[in-house]
Amino acid sequence: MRIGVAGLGTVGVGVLKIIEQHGKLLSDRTGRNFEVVAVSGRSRTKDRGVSLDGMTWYDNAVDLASDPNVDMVLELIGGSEGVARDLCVAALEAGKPVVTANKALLAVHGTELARLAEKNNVPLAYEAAVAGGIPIVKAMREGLAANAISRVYGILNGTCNYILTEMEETGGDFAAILKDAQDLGYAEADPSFDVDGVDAAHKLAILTSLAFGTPVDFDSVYIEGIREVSAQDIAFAQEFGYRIRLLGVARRTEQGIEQRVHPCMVRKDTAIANVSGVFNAVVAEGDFVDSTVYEGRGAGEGPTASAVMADVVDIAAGRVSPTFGIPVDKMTDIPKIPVEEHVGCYYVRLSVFDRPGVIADISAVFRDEEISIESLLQRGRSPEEAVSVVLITHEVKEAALSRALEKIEAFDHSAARPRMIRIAKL
Ligand SMILES: NC(=O)C1=CN([C@@H]2O[C@H](COP(=O)(O)OP(=O)(O)OC[C@H]3O[C@@H](n4cnc5c(N)ncnc54)[C@H](O)[C@@H]3O)[C@@H](O)[C@H]2O)C=CC1
Ligand SMILES: N[C@@H](CC=O)C(=O)O
Ligand code: NA
Repeated sequence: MRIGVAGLGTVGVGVLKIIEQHGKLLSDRTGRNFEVVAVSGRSRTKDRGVSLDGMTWYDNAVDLASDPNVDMVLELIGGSEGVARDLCVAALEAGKPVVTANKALLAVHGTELARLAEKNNVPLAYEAAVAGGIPIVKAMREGLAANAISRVYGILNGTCNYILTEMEETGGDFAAILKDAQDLGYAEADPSFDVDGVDAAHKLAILTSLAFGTPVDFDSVYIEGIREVSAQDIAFAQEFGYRIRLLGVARRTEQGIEQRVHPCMVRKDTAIANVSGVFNAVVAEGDFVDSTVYEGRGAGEGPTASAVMADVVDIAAGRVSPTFGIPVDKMTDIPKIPVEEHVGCYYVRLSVFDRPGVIADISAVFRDEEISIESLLQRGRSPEEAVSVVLITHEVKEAALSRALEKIEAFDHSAARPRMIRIAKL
């Protein structure tokens, strides 16, 4: 198996290291030899700690697709457009299998690439694109193939989970922790994709397609990142018995599919709440299998390269499935449910001036919107300075809660925009 690797960053270098260190093991397992014969990167002279001896260098990665010595292309550059997409299209059109770690590409162009792969009868594999080292694509596509899936959810971004758990455990500063995550090779080239929830949404859109056999629909994922999660929210969460995690949730109901990524309060005694640092976890619920849980490192050189090589090995061994577990012409377009329709419990933190009647006014708004309150806590006492009033609601439709928070924000005694975090029903 003669491999062409495009992109020699964290993941690309990890792949070269695995092939170098485990050449014999891979060959014993598959009866094939794996050799990287060609590479493409930005700098030919950079020392990456791995040898590129004997490999053909291409300045233009797309040329890997037409190199007659290359049997399989690994796209490890990233980005939904440009060279990464051009290379995948060119390789599939040339009848060469493609392995990619690029969730942005799959989330935006997944269905059309899957169609191209089918047309040319070549595999397009992307295990590394979802939850890093966890073999979740394989589990969803093959392990759970006999089930109708009702829900798939989890922690899908290692950088955000690392930031949230470090903030919780060390009280450290957001920017400094993000810098650590970047240095550890966890973050995207543009880390706003991580912290703004976009990367998790890319992965959720892919999981939705795998779970429900529907075309990938990234544009209908509701997305909210972790920038507004404050030390105060983390402390209040602890007090109420929760931890805060960025979750991606895709759920099938009679009305359609809801797809959402946002910070969640998760009860401390759940499996998800105990997933820390760069670890990811995915829970998939099927009608025959019931609930299944998968956990492992969601980012970083070794785990991601491990997932890339799992695809390479499958393809070499002839184990090939449709890209999203179902041929494109058998996919069903299923309507998406907007987040305003979501029904759940909410954590709300209000910042108000502690004047007589403020709690009565807040209560009146909640009464008018028919929102019932499970608990209410007030911290601090000062008519001049703002104090925190924290509420946990019973189940309510999100649209009603949003209306209530808008009314409260308009009060004279409101000092800041109300903060809301959804409480996960796991
Ligand atoms: N780092 C991680 O933990 C994970 C990364 N991924 C995905 O893997 C892919 C690669 O990510 P990383 O290795 O982390 O990024 P990286 O930024 O470390 O590596 C990308 C490499 O591609 C090179 N590159 C950029 N434009 C190029 C071009 N036109 N031609 C050839 N090379 C070019 C860059 O110089 C860089 O060395 C991305 O799609 C990313 O989303 C997926 C799972 C985990
Ligand atoms: N930036 C991503 C990398 C893996 O997909 C993350 O932090 O999870
Ligand atoms: Na994976």
